[in-house]
Amino acid sequence: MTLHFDGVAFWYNRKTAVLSDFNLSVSDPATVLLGPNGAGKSTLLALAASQLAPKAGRVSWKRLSPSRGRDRTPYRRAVAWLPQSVTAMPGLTVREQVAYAGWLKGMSRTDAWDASREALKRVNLSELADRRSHQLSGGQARRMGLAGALTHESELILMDEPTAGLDPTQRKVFRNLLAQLVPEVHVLVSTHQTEDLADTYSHVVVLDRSAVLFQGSTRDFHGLTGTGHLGLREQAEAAYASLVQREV
Ligand SMILES: Nc1ncnc2c1ncn2[C@@H]1O[C@H](COP(=O)(O)OP(=O)(O)OP(=O)(O)O)[C@@H](O)[C@H]1O
Repeated sequence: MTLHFDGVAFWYNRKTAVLSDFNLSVSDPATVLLGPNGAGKSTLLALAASQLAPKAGRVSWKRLSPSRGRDRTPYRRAVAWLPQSVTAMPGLTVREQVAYAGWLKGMSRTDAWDASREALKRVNLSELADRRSHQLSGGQARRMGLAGALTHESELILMDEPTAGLDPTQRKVFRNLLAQLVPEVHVLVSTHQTEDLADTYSHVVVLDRSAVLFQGSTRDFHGLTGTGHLGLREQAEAAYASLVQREV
């Protein structure tokens, strides 16, 4: 199962393209996307989530492309998107919001309601199922977003900085959850946190302004600068700095 970007171009403002003739294929089920602020990570994920449409080229997952009319619904059902902040829907309980995510992807109300119970269990939120969704903490809200994606049995979950702003314990809880989903579900996750990459991800992509600066295994990423005598965190920092020199 591979996510492809073939010759993709995208800009918000015609004068400055975020992506131009961009090519990338991601098959590894646990891939992390790194890059400096403004590199285009969120844009790339939004294109993959079909929240944005490429100006040229094609995005596809298992030969389904969201720019082809007949593929759009199955594509959106297979590919889920967890944006930087998960918005609570006023008046809904946690379980209702999770079921609603499934219904939005074309499930019947009953199927979505039934599936939401198991999804909440998988993200350890069963106890809060009847609470109003706006009463959740940041970490709980992200887990609720993840439960929504699990309700409609997504094959690929795209996440934009899912652990930003979480305390170290909640970050660990979230990373452990991701590790449990893989490889049954593929995850592509953007982050600025280079620590603990090896705990969760087996593949790294470093992006900057339409250029893929690195793509390979987490092990090869850590080994980039020959700092094997240091801890993994320091190795990752050194590798990142060697690739993205303008930001450090
Ligand atoms: N809605 C928008 N309108 C105009 N320009 C935008 C918009 N969103 C992003 N951009 C621009 O597109 C470029 C890529 O932004 P993007 O948010 O994809 O980067 P990023 O790698 O996710 O950054 P960060 O790590 O800061 O979240 C930046 O130059 C940004 O200013």
